[in-house]
Amino acid sequence: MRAVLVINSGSSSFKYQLIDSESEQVLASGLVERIGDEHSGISHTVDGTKHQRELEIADHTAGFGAMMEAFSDFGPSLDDDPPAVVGHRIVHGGQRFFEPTIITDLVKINIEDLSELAPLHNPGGLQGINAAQAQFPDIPHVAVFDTAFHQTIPPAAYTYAIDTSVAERYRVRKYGFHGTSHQFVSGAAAQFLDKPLEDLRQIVFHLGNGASVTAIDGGKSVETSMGMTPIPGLVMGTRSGDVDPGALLHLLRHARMGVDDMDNLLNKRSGIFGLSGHTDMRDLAAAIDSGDEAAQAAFDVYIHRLRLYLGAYVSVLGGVDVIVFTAGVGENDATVRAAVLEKAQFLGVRIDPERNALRSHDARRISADDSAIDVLVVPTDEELEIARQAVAAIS
Ligand SMILES: Nc1ncnc2c1ncn2[C@@H]1O[C@H](COP(=O)(O)OP(=O)(O)O)[C@@H](O)[C@H]1O
Ligand SMILES: CC(=O)OP(=O)(O)O
Ligand SMILES: [Mg+2]
Repeated sequence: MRAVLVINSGSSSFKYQLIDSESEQVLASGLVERIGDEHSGISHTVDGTKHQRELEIADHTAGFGAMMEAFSDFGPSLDDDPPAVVGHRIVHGGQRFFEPTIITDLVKINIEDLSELAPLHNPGGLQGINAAQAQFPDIPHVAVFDTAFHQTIPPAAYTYAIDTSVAERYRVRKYGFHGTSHQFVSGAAAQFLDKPLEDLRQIVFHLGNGASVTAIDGGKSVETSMGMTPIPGLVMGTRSGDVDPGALLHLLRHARMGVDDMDNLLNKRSGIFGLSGHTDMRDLAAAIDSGDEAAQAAFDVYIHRLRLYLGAYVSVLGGVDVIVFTAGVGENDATVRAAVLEKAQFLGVRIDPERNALRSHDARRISADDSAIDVLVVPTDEELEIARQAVAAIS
């Protein structure tokens, strides 16, 4: 088995990694940012050196082309040593895909059909697949779905209480996202604690640009905060999280908004950006430090929502053994972690401020030794998980 090429097509980004399937060493990694923007660019890291290049990248097909150029200019050469398999992150697998799936024409038709449920994500994923298949026609390509891990969520949790015939016809239900991350992180948390995954009730906060929280019982997802689409739940960088659907009807009726305006509002002009003008949590923190009141208000809304879901998920699980933070904000922002758990002392949660403040790339415990519940920071690695699942799918 040679290397695995992993392609993670986001809504406006294209991340990739070349991973040695045996040692799990990252041979090269890269990021194409701001696809569709005139200031897009690529960074390609190999042997600890980051090569950056600015160029206009119109779509994910062009992103793939920029990646191939970076490999041939900076190495390692994929011509001399092509990957054994390509793993693709596909965001929406609907009710059709429960596990990593070798990509055939029929699978592609299904992914395309599911694009209407994830218009910001699935089309880019499909472009990535087509470009990669054209480049590497003789090796298997495997789709790993964000929704797959959440297939264990029971009907009581995934059903929306609307007319069943409408819901079924239009496939309206909760699917959940970031599943690859929640799966990886919950497994790594059990490993860190040296306890069987089957014995743990976990609440995992994936706080990146997109954010979701999942209740995981014995390694199985039983509830998650995103829904049919990646809009609901937590407050995100630019996505709203939960909003009264009646308020949206009100805007459609009275604010001269059309469907596309609404889409734009909820996906791009909401979240902490909509409240403060800052998308990045680091910028929000700097604004708060400089006395910006809107920034402080946005932070308060962000934290309140996290506390709300923590309480709800403790109740869904009938208690909790482990709380885990992951992704950009969850891994790096000690202030957010402390604020979320500030009122959780009634559960027996005790955070150790020094452990919480420690910066590290490794999994670590931030709860005090006398805490009734383990609180961990576990770095996510969606690409490694996709690589593992892609290898397993072809073995
Ligand atoms: N040192 C840090 N402190 C606080 N937040 C950070 C830090 N580093 C990154 N972040 C946050 O992480 C977010 C991105 O997380 P990431 O998991 O990379 O998101 P995505 O994969 O959704 O693009 C950024 O918006 C930023 O706010
Ligand atoms: C599904 C989803 O929200 O993904 P991301 O956070 O990468 O946008
Ligand atoms: Mg991410």
